[in-house]
Amino acid sequence: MTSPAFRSDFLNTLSERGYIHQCSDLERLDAKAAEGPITAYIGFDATASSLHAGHLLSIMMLRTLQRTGHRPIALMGGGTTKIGDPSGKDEARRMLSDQQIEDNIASIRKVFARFLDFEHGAVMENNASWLDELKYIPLLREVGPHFTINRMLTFDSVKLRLEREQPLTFLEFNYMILQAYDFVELNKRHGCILQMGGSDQWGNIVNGMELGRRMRGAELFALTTPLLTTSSGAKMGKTAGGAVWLDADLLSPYEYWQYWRNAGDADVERFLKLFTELPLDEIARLAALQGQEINIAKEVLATEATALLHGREAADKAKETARTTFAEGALAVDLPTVELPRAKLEAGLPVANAFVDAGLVASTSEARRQIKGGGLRVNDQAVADEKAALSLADLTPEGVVKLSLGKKKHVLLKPA
Ligand SMILES: Nc1ncnc2c1ncn2[C@@H]1O[C@H](COP(=O)(O)OP(=O)(O)OP(=O)(O)O)[C@@H](O)[C@H]1O
Ligand SMILES: N[C@@H](Cc1ccc(O)cc1)C(=O)O
Repeated sequence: MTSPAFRSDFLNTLSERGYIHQCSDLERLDAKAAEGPITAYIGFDATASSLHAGHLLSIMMLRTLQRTGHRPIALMGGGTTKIGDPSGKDEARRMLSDQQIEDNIASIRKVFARFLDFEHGAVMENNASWLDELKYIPLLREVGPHFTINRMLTFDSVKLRLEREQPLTFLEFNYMILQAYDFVELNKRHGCILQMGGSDQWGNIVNGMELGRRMRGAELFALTTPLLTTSSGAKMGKTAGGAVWLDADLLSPYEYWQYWRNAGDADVERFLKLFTELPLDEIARLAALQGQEINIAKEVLATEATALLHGREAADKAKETARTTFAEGALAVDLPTVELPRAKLEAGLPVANAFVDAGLVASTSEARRQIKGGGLRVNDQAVADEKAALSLADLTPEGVVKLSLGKKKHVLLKPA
């Protein structure tokens, strides 16, 4: 046994399991978390009616925080969603109405009850409750002097748009100030000293740390996770079928189970550490499985990850359904198979073209028509987005992509 790198369980767990990308001061944060309970938050904007698998890493960090004796705050971005975070985005987000944002929040909140224990300390807040009340002139006078345009221009969210000559609206330019304000407000209200998030959030978080120091003399911390990509290079959380939604109304527990079951061999160990709570020695044992046996590890990953989100019963049921479907030959190799150059998948093959290549439709416009009517499926999941592209991440464990038109016509695409 090597001795742990940190004094606090919180940072030891995060670091052993691969959650840490960057931290403003690991040593000081470790000292604080070893001394006693700390309060930390992550914000979630309500841009859709459900969060997706890309958000899971953040949710798992809040869960780890609570399980190691600290207090998590899940912050709903009712206010910030009205502005739209430019971080990691090439263009401004679509404007949502206040009603849409409220509906999205009502739907998103539900998922947190699965991962956090609100009866024992976890807190949920909505930044609309303070941001909506702000008055322009008083806000400018309160926080404006603490930000210089010179420094604001150096953050990636701004710099990249300017460099690429893509417009950044004044509305979006304000986002970092409001996220910074949130951190200070949560420090005031709840003694929150740490903000976490994906690595694209670093600039917004650091702005909050600095504002807290200037306005309140508070010592605040930033900690980010890596932005996860699958071994094939795709951003995790999105597939050809669209986003991997966490809401069961948008993606059934069975489809969710399938998403994890289809993980690439090279991703299994990393995903077991990040998205399940199995002990590390058991994960090491599973990760050592070779050849066909790696599928056992993938089943465990799928079942454990699904159990965390949808409950143990739904997870076991998904596993059973998958087993029977498989036994009945849903993916029997005797389905018609069309070979296509591997490079096409590597480059990202628009889903409409894939159906033309497979001979299931005559043209890409027919494919798009079918998509609108819900008639096309990739690996048994309905294609929702006609602009989606197939990649190596869509290969099933058998090394094919299953394309279906309606209930009866199936073709397996096989990279050659
Ligand atoms: N693959 C990922 N790995 C780690 N964190 C992620 C990942 N995907 C998303 N996140 C975190 O969740 C936040 C929201 O994600 P993202 O911007 O993809 O959401 P979205 O609003 O659904 O995006 P889009 O408009 O592209 O569909 C990001 O800022 C990031 O911190
Ligand atoms: N900007 C974050 C969400 C967020 C909102 C408000 C905050 O205070 C913090 C984070 C995102 O886009 O993912």
